[in-house]
Order: sequence, then C-alpha cells, then structure tokens
Amino acid sequence: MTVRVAVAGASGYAGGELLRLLTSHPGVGIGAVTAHSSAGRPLGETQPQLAALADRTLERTSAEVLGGHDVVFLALPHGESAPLARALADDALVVDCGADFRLRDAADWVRFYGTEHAGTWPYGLPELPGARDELRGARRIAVPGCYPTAVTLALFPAYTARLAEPDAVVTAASGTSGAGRAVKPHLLGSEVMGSMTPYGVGGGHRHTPELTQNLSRAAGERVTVSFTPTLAPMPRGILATCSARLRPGVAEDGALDEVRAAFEAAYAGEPFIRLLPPGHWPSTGSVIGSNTVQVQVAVDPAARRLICVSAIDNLVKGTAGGAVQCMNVALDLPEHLGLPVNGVAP
Ligand SMILES: NC(=O)C1=CN([C@@H]2O[C@H](COP(=O)(O)OP(=O)(O)OC[C@H]3O[C@@H](n4cnc5c(N)ncnc54)[C@H](OP(=O)(O)O)[C@@H]3O)[C@@H](O)[C@H]2O)C=CC1
Ligand SMILES: CC(=O)N[C@@H](CCC(=O)OP(=O)(O)O)C(=O)O
Repeated sequence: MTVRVAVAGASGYAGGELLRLLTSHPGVGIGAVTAHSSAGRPLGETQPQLAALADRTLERTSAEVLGGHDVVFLALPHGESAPLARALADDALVVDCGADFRLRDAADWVRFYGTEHAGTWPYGLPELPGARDELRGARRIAVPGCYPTAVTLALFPAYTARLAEPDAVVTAASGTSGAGRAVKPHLLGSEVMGSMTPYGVGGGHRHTPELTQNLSRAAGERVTVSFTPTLAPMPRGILATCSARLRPGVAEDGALDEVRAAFEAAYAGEPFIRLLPPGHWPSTGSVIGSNTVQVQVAVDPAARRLICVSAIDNLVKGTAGGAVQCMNVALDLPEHLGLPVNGVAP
C-alpha cells in the first residue's frame, strides 16, 4: 500500500528536507507540494537539490489542495498551521512541524507566542517514555522544536532515573537553517561567518517552556531550565551542552557508571540514538543529513554536576526526520523507513 502525502511549506527549509526524505521512503507517494509567495513556480527553482521533483509545480497552500491525501505535513510559520488543520479531514494524518500544538499550558503559549492557544496534539518525540503508545494510530501530531529535540534527548534519562536535580542549565549552538530561509539581516553571511552570538538570553526563548514541559514530564516534577541558544557559523546542526547538579543521594564514586547505565537502559534498541563510547564526544559534522542523535555523558565530581551533550541535524531529527519517524509510528510502518542513520561527512 502506498501512502499519499502532501507537503505544505515545500519551498522552505523544513519542507525541502521533508521531500528529500519522503522521495526515498518506500511506502510513500508524493502528492501536492504547496507554498506561499513561491506558489506557481517549479519546485526545482526553490529546491534545486530535489532533482527527482524538479518539475513539480508549487501550488497555493489551502485545505482544498491538501485534501484527499492520507498524510499532510505542515512546515509553515507559527500560527499558520492551526486554521489550516481545522479545515483538514479528521481521518487524515496531519503532522505539524510548527509550534502551534506543542504546548500543553495555554498561559505559556500566550506568554511566548502572543496569540490565542490553538490546543495540544500528541507530542512527536517517540523516544520519550510512553510516547509511542500515544502516537500509534494518532491523526494529529505536533513535532518538537529543534532545540527541544536535542536537549530533551540529551537529558531526559537523567530525570527518569532520578539522578539530576530539577534545575538544568543548557547552552546550545544552532546552524543558521534553524531560523528558516526568509531573509533576515542577522543571518547575512557577513554577519554570521566567523562569529558566534547568543540570543533569547535570560529565559526569553520560546523553546524554554517546551523544554520545561518535556523534562518535567520525564522527572514527574517541575524542572526549571535556564536555556541559552547561540547562533553558529554553519548551515545545519545543533550541539546542546546540558548540565544539572547530581541529586544528594547519588554517590560521587560510581556516579558516572550509574548515569551511563541509566542512558544505556533508556536508549537500548532505539534506532536513532547513539550513546557514544566513553571518551568520544558528539559533533554536528557526524550527524548532518541523518536522523541520528549522538549523546555523551560525563560527571564533574568537583562541581557535583552531570554534563550531557547531544548533536543532531536540526533539519532531520530536529524537524523533517522526526516528522517522518512520527508518521511511521502513527501508521504502524517500520519506524526507520525513509530515514538515514548515516550522515554526510566531511
Ligand atoms: N528550520 C528548522 O530547523 C526547524 C523548523 N521548524 C518549524 O518548521 C516550520 C517551517 O520552518 P522553515 O522551513 O525553517 O521556514 P522557512 O521560512 O524556510 O519556510 C516557510 C514555508 O512556509 C511558507 N509560508 C510563509 N508564509 C506563509 C503563510 N502566511 N501561509 C502559508 N505558508 C507560508 C513559505 O512559502 P514561500 O517561501 O513560498 O513564501 C515556506 O514554504 C516552522 O514552523 C518552523 O518553526 C521546526 C524545527 C526546526
Ligand atoms: C537558529 C534559530 O533561529 N533557530 C530557531 C529555532 C527553530 C526551531 O526549532 O523551530 P521552531 O521554530 O519550530 O520552534 C530559533 O531560535 O527560533
């Protein structure tokens, strides 16, 4: 059986990556590809890397054009998914790469996004405990933000195993594609090349409530997260460095063994998580183009802190790959279909 899929936002970075992955998915046929200002143009003009789809024409994004598909991927700016999703058939699987349906707390939504909360859909991070049960058979899925994917997967086993205090500190570097392809002065080559800059410092980034939501769910208590994103001079990739104090009951002797055992247990059999051997550290250059997440853990005994580092490709596991993985789970297809585990390097 071939699943017929449509991609809205096909002229953008996330939409382009969805189409790259979906063309290699053996169970999928690609239907409508839609855009906004680029509607009417050949896909090959905005996504020249997608040779197999170069002659497709981008249609205008509407419920009519997206209707009649088994699966609709939405890769649109925040706020655009909610009205469109309401007009799509209940029995179509809608996978939203935007933020509209990620947060459970309406007050958090209003505070960080400034509009009315549209609701909450099942959260598309299959590796979280219990998530696959919620995603199997779902017809609406909210894919996480790219930073929340990297940070949650770096840290959550330390919280489920009750090894870390509920007060995490995170610094994460992202490539510029995380900001989308719309023209913005701070993303000009001359601003970004050879320079790194923090932004959203002091709890202001809109991924902070999403991180709190995910880690609190794992911990079973409220986890606060001090999150500092930085923009790095690279097109893709996120390197997240996360730390938290060890709980008082964790003995310094053997703490690292305990932490590693918790991560090994959490990630045993996970097709896309690679807990690296001791002494090896995650790097964005090793995961580009793949749905793989590299993870490593350490313990700093003098500071009594746990340090967890992850690397992802923001456009693959951080968006499009995560979205395809969720489709596979929802439709009961083998979870790895269409998803590379090998990166492109150098
Ligand atoms: N980039 C990333 O790493 C990640 C992105 N996401 C999320 O995925 C979504 C897409 O992001 P990204 O691809 O980076 O963004 P882009 O800016 O690259 O692409 C946006 C897409 O949406 C279309 N669009 C713009 N305005 C409208 C509108 N008013 N109505 C309908 N369509 C519109 C654009 O069409 P056109 O170009 O024709 O105007 C384009 O196809 C966002 O919600 C983003 O937050 C999530 C995780 C990571
Ligand atoms: C480098 C950069 O600007 N990154 C984006 C994060 C993109 C992302 O994960 O996506 P959502 O917009 O879907 O939440 C930012 O900080 O806003």
